[in-house]
Amino acid sequence: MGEIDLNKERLELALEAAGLDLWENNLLTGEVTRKALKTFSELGYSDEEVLHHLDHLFEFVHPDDLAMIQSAVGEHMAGRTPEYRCEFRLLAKDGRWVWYANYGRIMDVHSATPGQRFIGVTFNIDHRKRREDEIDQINRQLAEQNALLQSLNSALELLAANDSLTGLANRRTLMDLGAKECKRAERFQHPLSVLMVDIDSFKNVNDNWGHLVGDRVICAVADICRLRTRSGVDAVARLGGEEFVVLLPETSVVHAQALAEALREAVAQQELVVNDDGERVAFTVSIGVAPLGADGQSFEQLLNNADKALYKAKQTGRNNVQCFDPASPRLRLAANSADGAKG
Ligand SMILES: Nc1nc2c(ncn2[C@@H]2O[C@H](COP(=O)(O)OP(=O)(O)OP(=O)(O)O)[C@@H](O)[C@H]2O)c(=O)[nH]1
Repeated sequence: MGEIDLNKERLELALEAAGLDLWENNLLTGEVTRKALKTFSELGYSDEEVLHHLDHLFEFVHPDDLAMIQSAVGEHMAGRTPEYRCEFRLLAKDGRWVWYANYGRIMDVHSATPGQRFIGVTFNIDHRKRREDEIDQINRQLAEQNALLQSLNSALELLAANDSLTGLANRRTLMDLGAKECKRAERFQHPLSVLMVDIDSFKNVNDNWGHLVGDRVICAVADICRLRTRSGVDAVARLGGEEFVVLLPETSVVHAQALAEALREAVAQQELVVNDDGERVAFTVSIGVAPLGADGQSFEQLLNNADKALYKAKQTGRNNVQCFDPASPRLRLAANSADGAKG
């Protein structure tokens, strides 16, 4: 056996071991000079069914992949790529689409008519492609689940920070915000006040009209507080039951008291229609006002002072605004005896 035949044998062996199928085409005439018979046999075709022209081979290629093959060949022909590489699907005889890769080179690139010897190999990449598809699908599902988790998280954060009936900040949010505002006011020596707002004789509303009407009254008071305060500056929170707190940064006690009066009046003027007969329920609020006092006062202390002023407003006949007065022994006395007495 001559050296050429030996080399040919060695090449065939190497191709077989690597799972490669050698082909050769003439791009100028379209003639297939060596057919990738192993590939087509794998796809279920007999040797006779594989014709000698590239146009016929293209009929086996998935329509979505044709343009990609033509572009890869064109790029290589034009000398823009050192070799031709492409991945595409071929139609098996039983109707399946199977993924293959091509790797080739124009051998006569420096001749006068390059393209007559376009040689390459085809190999099966179906298993890899399907795993890639699976991974893509898993990645897409993970991305969808991530997006879902993110929106659930935002919803949970909203639920954790807000009162579900009124949508106002809840006690936890208020305590965080209040502590920050106290520190800020103290540091920059700015005024800060709070209002503690409580619906008067609310038990009667529930007893006379039912809990649903009671809830509507709570929402009506919440709306008035929200609409009459500065959005993005003040904070309105529902402390629980029929009790609200309005946190007023940059607000002196005089201005806080004026706002409290305006809120009290707005609530007193509001009536809710409670049934089809057009019956109405009126309601009022009592409000305690307290300014941030001596250096280092905590938000809890500030709330406590507002609560004492609220107690005084209730004692004074309700539908009433009272200001915390640290110098008032009567207030202090009343507040002391009020601890645990007020609902
Ligand atoms: N409808 C409704 N009622 C509530 C809610 N939370 C608390 N309550 C009721 O609010 C009422 C509060 O009553 P009290 O603490 O006696 O106070 P009040 O009747 O408003 O009397 P004063 O505060 O002294 O004017 C109770 O009947 C509670 O059941 C709620 O979310 N919805």
